[in-house]
Amino acid sequence: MSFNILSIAGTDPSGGAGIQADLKAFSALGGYGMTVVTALVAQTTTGVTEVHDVPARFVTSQLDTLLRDVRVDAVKIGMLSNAEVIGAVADAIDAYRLPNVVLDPVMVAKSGDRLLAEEAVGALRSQLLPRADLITPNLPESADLLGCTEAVDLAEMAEQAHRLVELGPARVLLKGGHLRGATSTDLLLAPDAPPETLTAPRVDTTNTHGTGCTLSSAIAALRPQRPDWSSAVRDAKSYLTEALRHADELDVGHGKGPVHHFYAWWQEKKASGS
Ligand SMILES: Nc1ncnc2c1ncn2[C@@H]1O[C@H](COP(=O)(O)OP(=O)(O)O)[C@@H](O)[C@H]1O
Ligand SMILES: Cc1ncc(COP(=O)(O)O)c(N)n1
Repeated sequence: MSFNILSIAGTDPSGGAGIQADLKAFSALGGYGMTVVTALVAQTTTGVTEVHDVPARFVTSQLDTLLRDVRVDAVKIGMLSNAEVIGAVADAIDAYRLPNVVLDPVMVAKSGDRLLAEEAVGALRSQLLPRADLITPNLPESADLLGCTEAVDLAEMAEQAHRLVELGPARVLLKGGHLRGATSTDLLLAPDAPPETLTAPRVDTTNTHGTGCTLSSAIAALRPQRPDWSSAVRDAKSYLTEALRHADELDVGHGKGPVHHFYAWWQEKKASGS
């Protein structure tokens, strides 16, 4: 059985974030990757120089053309750029009843450049959060969605995760990568279940370009292959931690480099039956 995984996102010519990272994660984790491009981004490990938005009408055209032909088993949504594109994606989720929707509410790149217009945050909140099976905000994105200050510890993260669930997504993975400490801890929360804490050793690397893209894509790729969201999210986090551990083997650019999509890890895991 093969699973078709769709990324709806922007591009990164340096291959570390966006659509390019998503396809690497899908392939590494045994999914068949497909893409709908929302924005062409001139960026690399040092930052963004220019963004060329794809017109919403053409995002719809890509979605319709693809979805009339191909079954989709899971969707990862990343950079959407503006409110019109958000509307186009929301319509497609409804029209094609897209399953296993993982929404990474991308707003600002690690370099500090905006990837979603400030005035589109409301559209993301009202139109896409309620349609998502899982949202994966980092701490600044959580604060923007809730209109509050960034969480500074696990207790504040738990409180924000509860408030995010009330905005309508089926579940929230609030990522704690922006906090300091020996571990990097995320919180998984669904309305009907106790919160789950996912902790990984913090990898000492500056190669963190595309960590959020990689994690959300790994979850989308694994969800159809796992019995529940919790196991998909846990395995995706293990995959990302391994990709971070091997990041220093790469020699890409002069800024925050990409993680290393470590195909061998998944193959070994599969071979050992775990
Ligand atoms: N140095 C690190 N070592 C291990 N895990 C990390 C590290 N930095 C981030 N992570 C993990 O990577 C994922 C994405 O992290 P985060 O930085 O919070 O989001 P984003 O990439 O969207 O800004 C989370 O699971 C987080 O815990
Ligand atoms: C097209 C695109 N999507 C998402 C990100 C965020 O990734 P990061 O926060 O690691 O810069 C990015 N830089 N580019």
